[in-house]
Amino acid sequence: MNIDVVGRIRPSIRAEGSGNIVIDGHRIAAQSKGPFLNFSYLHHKDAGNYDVFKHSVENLLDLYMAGFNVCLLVMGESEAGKSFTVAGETANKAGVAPMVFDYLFSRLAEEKFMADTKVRRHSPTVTLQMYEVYNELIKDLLQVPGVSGGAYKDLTESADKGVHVKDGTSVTLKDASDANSHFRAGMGRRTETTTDYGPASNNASTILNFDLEMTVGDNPQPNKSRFTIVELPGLEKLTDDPTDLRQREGASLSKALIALNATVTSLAHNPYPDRVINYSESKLTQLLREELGGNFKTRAILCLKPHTDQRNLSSILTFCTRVSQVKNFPLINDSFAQNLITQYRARILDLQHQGGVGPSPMSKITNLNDIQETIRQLQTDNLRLKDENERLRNRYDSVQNKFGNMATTKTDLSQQLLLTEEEKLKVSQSLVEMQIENNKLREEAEATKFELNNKILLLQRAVMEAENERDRSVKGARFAKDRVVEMEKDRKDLADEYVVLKTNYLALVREHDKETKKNEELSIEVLNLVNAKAALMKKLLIVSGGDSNVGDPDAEISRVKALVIKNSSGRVKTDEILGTQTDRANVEDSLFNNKKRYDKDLERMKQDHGDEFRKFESKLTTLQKELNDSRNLARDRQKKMAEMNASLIVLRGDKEQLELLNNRLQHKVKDLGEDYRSRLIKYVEDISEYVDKGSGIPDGRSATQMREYMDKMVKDITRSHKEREEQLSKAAQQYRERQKHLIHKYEELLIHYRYLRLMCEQRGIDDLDMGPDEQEISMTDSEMTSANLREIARLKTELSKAKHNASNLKTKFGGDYGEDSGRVGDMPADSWSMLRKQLREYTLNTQQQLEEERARLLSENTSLKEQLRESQDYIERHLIRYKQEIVKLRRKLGYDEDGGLIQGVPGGYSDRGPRRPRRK
Ligand SMILES: Nc1ncnc2c1ncn2[C@@H]1O[C@H](COP(=O)(O)OP(=O)(O)OP(=O)(O)O)[C@@H](O)[C@H]1O
Repeated sequence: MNIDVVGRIRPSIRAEGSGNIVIDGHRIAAQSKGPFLNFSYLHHKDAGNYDVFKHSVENLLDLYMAGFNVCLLVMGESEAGKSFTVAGETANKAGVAPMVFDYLFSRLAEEKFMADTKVRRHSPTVTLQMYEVYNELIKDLLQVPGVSGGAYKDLTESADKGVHVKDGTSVTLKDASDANSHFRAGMGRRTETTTDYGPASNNASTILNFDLEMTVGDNPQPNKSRFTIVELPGLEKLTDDPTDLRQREGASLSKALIALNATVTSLAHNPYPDRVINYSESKLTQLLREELGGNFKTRAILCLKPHTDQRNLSSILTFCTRVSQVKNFPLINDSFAQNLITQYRARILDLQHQGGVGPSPMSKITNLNDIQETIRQLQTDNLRLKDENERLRNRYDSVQNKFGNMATTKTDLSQQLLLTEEEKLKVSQSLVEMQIENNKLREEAEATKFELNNKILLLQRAVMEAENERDRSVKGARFAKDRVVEMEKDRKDLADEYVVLKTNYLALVREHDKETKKNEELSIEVLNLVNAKAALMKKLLIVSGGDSNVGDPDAEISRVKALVIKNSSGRVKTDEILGTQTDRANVEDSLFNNKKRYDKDLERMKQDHGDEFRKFESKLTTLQKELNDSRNLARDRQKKMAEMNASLIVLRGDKEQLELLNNRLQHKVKDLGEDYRSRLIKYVEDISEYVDKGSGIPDGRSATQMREYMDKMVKDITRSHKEREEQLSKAAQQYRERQKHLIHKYEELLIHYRYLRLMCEQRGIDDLDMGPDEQEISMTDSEMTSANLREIARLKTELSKAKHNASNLKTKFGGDYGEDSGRVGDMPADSWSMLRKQLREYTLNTQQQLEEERARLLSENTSLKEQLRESQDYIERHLIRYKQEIVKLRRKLGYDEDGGLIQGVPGGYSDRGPRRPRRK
């Protein structure tokens, strides 16, 4: 598995100028013609650390948690953004490492991840180691200062760990924030010195190792995986020749970079697993032995400045191309793989150890290696001491220079002191001036500011006014628009009105022409009249003998003439109309002769009219008289009608009383019947009791007593019967009296009706409908019809005969009489007809009511009679039966019908009387 390389171009900072890197998709080159470096992905300048993490780190972490060793190599020129990518700057711009902690611990806290159905994971432990490799010295960044043992560490090798930092601090991390705080502390301990060859960060590497131990499944041995983040030194020095570099900077400063380049080159050239690569050239390559070409999945992030030196970029791209060609062999680090690797490492170490003990060539090689290593260390120390020495020398030189300067300065100091006072004054003077100038400037600035503020205020006000003006204008425009619309409407109305007026005008013109014509005609008429008037005046003058009051006819004519001419505007020719004086004289003559004739006619007409008028007046008087008579008649009739109404009401009252009486009688009859029946029952019971008890006389009573008892009983029954008969006859008598009274009233009513009819006939209003004839409404019941009624009926028949005769005569002698009466009736026709109608209705109604009343009374009477008869029948029938029973009983007792004792029949009855009936 090759190392894949991801690119990241940071944004420009501090006016670096426009970018000069040639970018083509995920490829970049220093020059447009290449050679191009193919990235697996290229993050552009707008990509944040999170984007980098998400795209290029997260999947590495997943591998790591699955048990692989993974490595992230962060490389690039100095200031290309390596530290920014790894650590970030602030909490807001966190780097990839803090994101790794967050992700790692959040996944480990995930139950889904830990309790996977296939592989159950538990007891995870994460430890952190942090080292800096600078100038071939390994600094333990997690070593707290002041604790025993220095921060600088050596490398060692063991079978289980391979090459590692001897006594390196390993911190077990509790959580992400714990990891973060350790990380921040470690980063803070990095070397920050600056040498002649630039700051230490340019030549230093930072290595972070996260070791994860986690039991997976049933295997008690935990999986062990490592995540290594390496920030390499600045790659810009790859451009320089290594020998030059060594000569210039010493052997160790860039040794890591030179060794790294050599190792990567040999790895790139030898991708096979049986390769033997020399990692021992530098501490860095030794520490990255597994990450480069070993059991690691490694990804490199190349950080790039947008604008960079083309030569540098070319060498960096070459280096990266080689990195991308390095082949790694990652494994899942379960216990088997670990054990196997440990075994191989143990063998190698054992071989190395054997080689060191025995005289084998390998041991020589080992000793040689040790010597070389010692020499290298000595060289490193030597270099460091040289650096130190050089730095001290430089400092010494500079101190000496300073001392020399001080000495010369001291000699010049006294002279300078004198000058200084003068200068001081000058300076203070210039200071004062400057102060004044400054004040002036401030004042000016204040004034300008004030002015500007004023201007701003003015402008704001102007803007507001302009806005107001704009609003007003808008309003005005809207108003004007409305006005225009209204005016348009008015214009249309006016146009319509104009058309109407024009039409009216034309009509008026036509009217005017008509009127003018009429005026002309009237003028002609007036002229003619004045002509006639003038002739009359003249005649009057002649008749009155020149009376001056009559006036001058000619003057009148000329006045009217002038008036007509004025009114008709000369259109009427007055002379033509009036004619000459002679013509007028002729007209006058004819006029006066006619007048006499007219006067005669008038006189005659007046006479005729007077006669007519008198006739009409007399007729009117007659009619008024007739009207008064009719009114009186109507009043009388109304009076009569009121009387009839009153008697009707009385009759109704009587009828109600009669009904009441009838009811009472019925009740009485009922009560009597009941009483009678109970008595009879009692008697029968007594008798039957007596008979039932045997033939003997009860309680020793005598037959005589029995007979007496029977007699008494019969008497009692007879008496009560009589009483009842009397009561009934009394009631019938009362009823009859009432009936008589009713008939009498009825007769009276008939008489009144008759009288009214007669009155109407006398008044000659025989065409009035008087309702049915009296004969027709007479009582037919012979019992009810009294002598009076019979007499009335007779008279009625005679009257109808007479009427019949009269009508015959009327038809015989023509319609004179009828005409007169018709004339009389012409005038108040409406009132007459109304009166007649009312009379007819009233008569009909009254008659009908009376008829109904009569029929009802008759039926009631009949039913009463019927009831009476039934009661009588009932009593008589039962009486006979009782009588028969009594006779039978007497016989049984030995008595005859009249109560005499029959011979040979035993017994008799006591005279104690009957027992009283038992009460129920
Ligand atoms: N992606 C980025 N976005 C914004 N600013 C960045 C980005 N990368 C780097 N910088 C800025 O560039 C400057 C250099 O970055 P940084 O110090 O990380 O570079 P470096 O490669 O670590 O340099 P050195 O090797 O000297 O430490 C810093 O001021 C950093 O803020």
